[in-house]
Amino acid sequence: MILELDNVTVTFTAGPPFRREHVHAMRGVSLYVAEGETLGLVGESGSGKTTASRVALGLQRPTAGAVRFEGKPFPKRRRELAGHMQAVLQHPHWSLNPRMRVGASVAEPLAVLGEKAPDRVHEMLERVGLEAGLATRYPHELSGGQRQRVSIARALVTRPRFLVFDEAVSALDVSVQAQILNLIKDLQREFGFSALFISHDLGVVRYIADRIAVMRGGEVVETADTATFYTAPAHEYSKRLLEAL
Ligand SMILES: Nc1ncnc2c1ncn2[C@@H]1O[C@H](COP(=O)(O)OP(=O)(O)OP(=O)(O)O)[C@@H](O)[C@H]1O
Repeated sequence: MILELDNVTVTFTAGPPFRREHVHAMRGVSLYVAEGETLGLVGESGSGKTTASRVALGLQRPTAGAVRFEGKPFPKRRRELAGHMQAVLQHPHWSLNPRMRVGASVAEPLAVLGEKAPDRVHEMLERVGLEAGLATRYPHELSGGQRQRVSIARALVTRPRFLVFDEAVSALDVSVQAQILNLIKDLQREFGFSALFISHDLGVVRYIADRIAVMRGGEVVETADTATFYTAPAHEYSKRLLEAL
C-alpha cells in the first residue's frame, strides 16, 4: 500500500471568539491508494476533496485518525517526504513561480534534495512532450497546456512514488484536457507511480481512475472500481451525481 488514510477527521475552527464554529472538512475518512493505481476522488465543491489531498501530502495534520505512507506513519518533519510525493494543481501558477525560468522550476525539487542534474531537467521536459529549449522560457510565454506539462515534469523529476492531481486539467480546454490525461496515463505506465486524482468532473475521472471514492459533506459515501461505479453505483448520492453527468 502506498498511501492509507485511516479514520481521518479534520476539524477547522472559524468565526469570531465566543461565536466559534466548527467545520468538519473530513469526518472519519478511510481511503487507500495501492501500488501503481489511480484513485479518483470526486464530490461537489466543499465536500472535502482538497482537505483530503492536503492530508495525503502531509500539508494538513488530521485532528484525529492516522495517515501512513508506504506502510509507515508520516515522519514528524514533512521535509523527509520531499521527493517521494508531489502535487500537480489546477493552476500552474500555484506550482510554477512566474519569475522563474521553466528549467529552474523543474530543477527545484532536485535542488531541495541537494541534487543538480541539468540533463534530468531536459530529459523530463522531453518526456512530457516539450522541447528542451523551453527551459529558458518563463511560464507566461507558454500556453496553458504547456504550463501544465511543465508542472508535471516538475512533479516527476525526483521520481516520486505518489502524486496528487488536484483539478489538474479543470482549467484546460477539452481537447487539451484529453492530451494531458493521455500524457499522465503514459507516464504512469512508464514510471509506475500511484496517484490520487481529484476532480469534480466525473467524465475526466472515469477516463483516468482505476477506482473511485465519492465524498460528500466530509465523508466518503462510496468506494468502487471505476467500471462498477459508472454502471451500477451503490449510493443514492452517487446515482444523482451520475445523472447530472
Ligand atoms: N482552512 C480552513 N479553515 C476553515 N474551513 C475550511 C478550511 N479549509 C477548508 N474548509 C472548509 O472545509 C470544507 C471542505 O473544504 P475543501 O476545500 O476540502 O472541499 P473541496 O471538496 O475541495 O471543495 P472545492 O472543490 O470547492 O475546493 C468546506 O466547508 C470548507 O469551507
